[in-house]
Amino acid sequence: MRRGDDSGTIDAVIEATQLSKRYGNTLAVDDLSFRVSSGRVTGFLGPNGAGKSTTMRMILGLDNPTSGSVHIDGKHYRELRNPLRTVGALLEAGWVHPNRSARNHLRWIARSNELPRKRVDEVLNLVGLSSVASKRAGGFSLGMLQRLGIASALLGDPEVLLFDEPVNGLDPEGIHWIRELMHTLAEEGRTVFVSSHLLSEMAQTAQDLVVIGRGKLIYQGTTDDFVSNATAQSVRIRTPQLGELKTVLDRRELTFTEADGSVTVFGSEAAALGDLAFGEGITLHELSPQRGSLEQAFMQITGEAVEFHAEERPAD
Ligand SMILES: Nc1ncnc2c1ncn2[C@@H]1O[C@H](COP(=O)(O)OP(=O)(O)OP(=O)(O)O)[C@@H](O)[C@H]1O
Repeated sequence: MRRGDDSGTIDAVIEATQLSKRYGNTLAVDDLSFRVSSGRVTGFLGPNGAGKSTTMRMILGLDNPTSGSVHIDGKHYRELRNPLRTVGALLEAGWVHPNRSARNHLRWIARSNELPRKRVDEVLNLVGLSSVASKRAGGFSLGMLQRLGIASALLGDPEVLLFDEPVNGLDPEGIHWIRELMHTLAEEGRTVFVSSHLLSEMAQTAQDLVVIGRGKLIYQGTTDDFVSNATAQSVRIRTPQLGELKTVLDRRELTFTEADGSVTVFGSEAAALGDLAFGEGITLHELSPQRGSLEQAFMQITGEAVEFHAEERPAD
């Protein structure tokens, strides 16, 4: 386990306890409790407007909770002696002074936070920006700005990293790079907490998930369990003897839905259903287990497809 300058040797965790945030009539975060462990990538998942950014801001002390609390290594953010050495955050790209070079931008952050100047070139190298370090940040692409934002998050060599929607607007290469980086950071024993409204992205990135909808906790646990628990097993069957099959399914009290001339049967293995049909003399034209996607899992749990599918939002 890594040693945090502020915290000794205890595991770096983020712990939210009954956290709530109200903006006027909007309860953006609603009695939210969760825990993020070190050495793993934890995805913070929820549709747009679910309350992820608000929660991240409260973790970083940029917003005060209406009630409840959130701790990093057992402390409030404002109690950390040298916050950038404990927590690094990428909240949004594009906030760099346009006429400042990448290197000068990082030097400025290092100086104002009493971080060693030599760390600047280390992080530039880490994020692959060494060759453009003296170029104006104003001319950077979104991907380069994201890398610069990540470089500043890494400046203090922190044990906790927060990334808010880090892959928004990035090309596949950039997405792959960020994913690999997050895995590496977690393998080093750091706590990596990364938000996204894209379930498919999180499925490939995060080992653990904290899932929220309308500010409330929906799920906390491993990504694998989320998928397998949430997606009820189902099998699609096509047969020219649909009526007979439905009678048999009814007799066995099996749950099924019917659409487009096929039935989808829940809670039974494909093999058992194939045997059942064969035993009843029913010819099958299709017998296919349905592997639920994370998106389906999410919808099944939240019952809210609408907000979630506003996923093609423009890069910001
Ligand atoms: N400063 C604010 N003033 C008023 N309402 C706010 C403020 N910040 C957030 N909200 C509202 O709180 C709710 C949660 O917003 P938040 O940005 O935390 O969600 P999110 O999950 O991060 O979504 P997104 O991915 O779209 O950023 C939304 O209804 C939003 O409109």
